[in-house]
Amino acid sequence: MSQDPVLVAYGSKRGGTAEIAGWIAEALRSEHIAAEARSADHVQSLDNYCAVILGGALYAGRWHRDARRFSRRFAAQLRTRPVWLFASGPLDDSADRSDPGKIPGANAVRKAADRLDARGYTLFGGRLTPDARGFPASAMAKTHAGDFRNRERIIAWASGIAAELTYQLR
Ligand SMILES: Cc1cc2nc3c(=O)[nH]c(=O)nc-3n(C[C@H](O)[C@H](O)[C@H](O)COP(=O)(O)O)c2cc1C
Repeated sequence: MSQDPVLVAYGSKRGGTAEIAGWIAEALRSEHIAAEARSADHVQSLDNYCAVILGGALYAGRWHRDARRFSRRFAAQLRTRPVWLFASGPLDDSADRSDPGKIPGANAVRKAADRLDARGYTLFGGRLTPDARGFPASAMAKTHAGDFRNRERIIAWASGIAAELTYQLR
């Protein structure tokens, strides 16, 4: 399909969300949709992208700063393209099982989705490595280290987006 690529932009501090963005872009490409994962703070323009998936890690109940800034900076262009949002945070399996609205930070993502007229938004579990540096991450890692990113669910979510885009771009 000769179509502008889908941008998967991310805000990530320790790489876990960046990796999710990479999995999403890979899943889209495996469905024959061109896609690029890029750090949200490195994106200069949306002119050459047909759709945007924007994700960010959750820190202290907030969506990563780069995701928030991106959503404000490109608000007008985002409203004219298909957009999906995601966040990655909980260091347990709550993102996979409970009402996402109860996860600290989820509300901010839902509000951004409303503001941008997004087609959808979701939450994924997060990852904190046992050797995380800096306070309070190192202290949290003593009790909460682990990888709670459900790759299967992430890829299924991306496949749903691929199906919508394929239908639309036909
Ligand atoms: C200091 C700190 C605060 C965090 N606050 C939240 C939070 O409010 N809500 C949440 O769901 N996850 C929270 N997390 C978990 C992170 O969102 C999770 O580790 C995520 O995968 C980090 O993504 P990154 O590797 O892309 O930076 C926090 C983690 C740390 C270290």
